[in-house]
Amino acid sequence: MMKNLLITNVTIVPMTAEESFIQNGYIFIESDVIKDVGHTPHPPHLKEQAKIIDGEGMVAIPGLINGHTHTPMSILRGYADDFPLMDWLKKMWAVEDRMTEEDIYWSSMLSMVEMIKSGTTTFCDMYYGMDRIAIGVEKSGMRALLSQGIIEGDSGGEELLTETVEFVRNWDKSANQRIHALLSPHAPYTCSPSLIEKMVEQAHILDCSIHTHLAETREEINIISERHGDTPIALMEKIGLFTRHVVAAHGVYLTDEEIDILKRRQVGLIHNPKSNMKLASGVAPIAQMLDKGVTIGIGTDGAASNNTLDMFEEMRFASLMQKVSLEDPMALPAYETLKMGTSRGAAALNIVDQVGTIEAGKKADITLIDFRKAHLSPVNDVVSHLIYSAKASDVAYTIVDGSVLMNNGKLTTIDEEEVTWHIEKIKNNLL
Ligand SMILES: CSC[C@H]1O[C@@H](n2cnc3c(O)ncnc32)[C@H](O)[C@@H]1O
Ligand SMILES: [Zn+2]
Repeated sequence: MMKNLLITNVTIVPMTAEESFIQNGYIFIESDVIKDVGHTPHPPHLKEQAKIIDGEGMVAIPGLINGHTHTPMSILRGYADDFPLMDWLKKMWAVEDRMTEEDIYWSSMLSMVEMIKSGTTTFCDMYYGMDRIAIGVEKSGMRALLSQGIIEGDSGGEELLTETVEFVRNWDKSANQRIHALLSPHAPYTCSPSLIEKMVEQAHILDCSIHTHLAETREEINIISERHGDTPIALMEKIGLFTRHVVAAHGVYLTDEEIDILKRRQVGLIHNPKSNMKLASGVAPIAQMLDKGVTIGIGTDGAASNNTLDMFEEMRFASLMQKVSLEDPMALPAYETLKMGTSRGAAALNIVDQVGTIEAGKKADITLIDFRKAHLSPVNDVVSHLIYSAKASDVAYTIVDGSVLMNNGKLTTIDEEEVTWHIEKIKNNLL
């Protein structure tokens, strides 16, 4: 079956060079890879070889990258709002203890529906029951970095570590390389240094990245200081966490020296502005970290602390939060923010060789936004509109690995009604 695609008459924001874009262009996709990007007219022979998507009135961007989430938490959307992190977590953990693998599967599928519909092509997930989520990722066609999160309970982490190592062995580079498997100590306050050291050792053996929460709240800083006489980042540096590539969510409370460590160790820092605002965790020093050259992506966190998985909203909050907190309207401008949602996000997740830009040789992960809307008119500045005006519902096509997962607003791989039917049933039993 022919799997080539030709997107015509489209405005392209490739995210390859500063602020460059193609006003009327084409993108030719062969199987899962972008083969050619150029100005209209396209070479005539391409038309015969491909299914055509007419991009008239649309803008193509690299698929959005949600750098940190917990997909099954969509079942907990609106369940325990308006608490600070540690109180909120206790409420989450009480329900999570009762969640079955089926609950995890369908809740995670609900998140994938929301993400595909809002133009996200890659997500980096941390949760329990990852085998079921990986099966969902295979079905949905999305790209994902998956990690079985470990919270070290009374039983100790050894058994959990064996399971998660098995997960990495089974799933890493599967689904045509759409799935990357990672190891995941949940946070420095839920895992002991000795367990984290063992996880780092395993990550070296498995040659995989590590995904964790770091420096999220003032309370975390106090807990780690009381227990270990250090800050979270300094403790992680001492125990060797950063000898592997690390995806670190939050990074709200950081000193200058710690920012230097994140830069030197090439940590992928994921900013979660909405979750940080809703839990009143604090304002991450994003502008300062960008100045120092830290690689920063953007994530939604889970739908229980956000309460959506909408990367357009997340990018908008990221930019506005820096402006207001620094009292500087020039802080985190639109193009910088879009980078964090695309190319920088890919770099933060260490998958920049695969995705993050629209250019020949990259995997074909592309989002098409329909600009023929009142709230996007007139098109004075495409990138400004993407950050300050666009909505999830403006997304018309979501393409991953050359497969169209949403075709002119219609999902092709997931039956949304089936998912919401299961969600209603689960909600009635679980909550
Ligand atoms: C071990 S699986 C993931 C674990 O993380 C919890 N979680 C969700 N959001 C946050 C957050 O912002 N900080 C820390 N932990 C979080 C979730 O409830 C799962 O238990
Ligand atoms: Zn999180």
